[in-house]
Amino acid sequence: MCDSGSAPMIAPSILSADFANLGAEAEAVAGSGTNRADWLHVDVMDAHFVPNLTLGLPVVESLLKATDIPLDCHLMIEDPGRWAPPYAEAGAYNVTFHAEATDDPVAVARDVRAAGAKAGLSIKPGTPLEPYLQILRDFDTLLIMSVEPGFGGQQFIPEVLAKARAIRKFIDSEDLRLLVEIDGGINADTIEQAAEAGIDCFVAGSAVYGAADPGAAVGALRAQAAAARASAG
Ligand SMILES: O=C(CO)[C@@H](O)[C@H](O)COP(=O)(O)O
Repeated sequence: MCDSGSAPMIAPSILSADFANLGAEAEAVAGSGTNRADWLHVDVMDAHFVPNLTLGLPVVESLLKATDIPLDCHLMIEDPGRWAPPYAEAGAYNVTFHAEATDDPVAVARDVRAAGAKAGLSIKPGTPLEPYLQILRDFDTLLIMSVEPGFGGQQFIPEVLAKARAIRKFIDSEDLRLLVEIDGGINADTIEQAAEAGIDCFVAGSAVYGAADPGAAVGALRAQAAAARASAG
């Protein structure tokens, strides 16, 4: 899915937004043209799988009424087999859960897709890609974590780019329809190396919601990624 004809996708993470004004924060990246976010990344944390607690299904249901930007729900939770399908039923566009949180990721993906959403698999920085290569046909997205999941504003871990390069090769050789996302520490200093490694969709929290103009930050990140991708060939 990463080809010269498609613009890099930007998914602002609402983890860095003002939680008392989520509807307005979604609208801040819903402008037109290159400043419009492709997806809104929604970080669901349960204080068990990760040491932080954010929001859950009721907030996602409210966000779905507040914005027409597709919601990219990233479930950093235990027991995704139980909790992921309801996000799909509610109307999330993409529902991503962690490989480390389930023994049967394919079954969870099947249930998410049956409930009407795209299915995403996420791996932490230290989790290898190889054990999951053969199940990626059951997924629509792969989310490579470039920080330890749990908190925004952390420093990008460049070592994960080896996984991005490997999955890009695998996608091309197997002719897979899989969109590759990266999440954590993406900003003006790091997005180019991620783009060169073959990433399709860039999640950015503090770089977007910490900017004076979040919409302009989306446009600037997309332009940087596009330029880096073009110069990488
Ligand atoms: O899932 C997570 C953290 O667990 C991410 O979505 C971060 O929230 C991204 O924030 P920045 O690193 O871009 O500030």
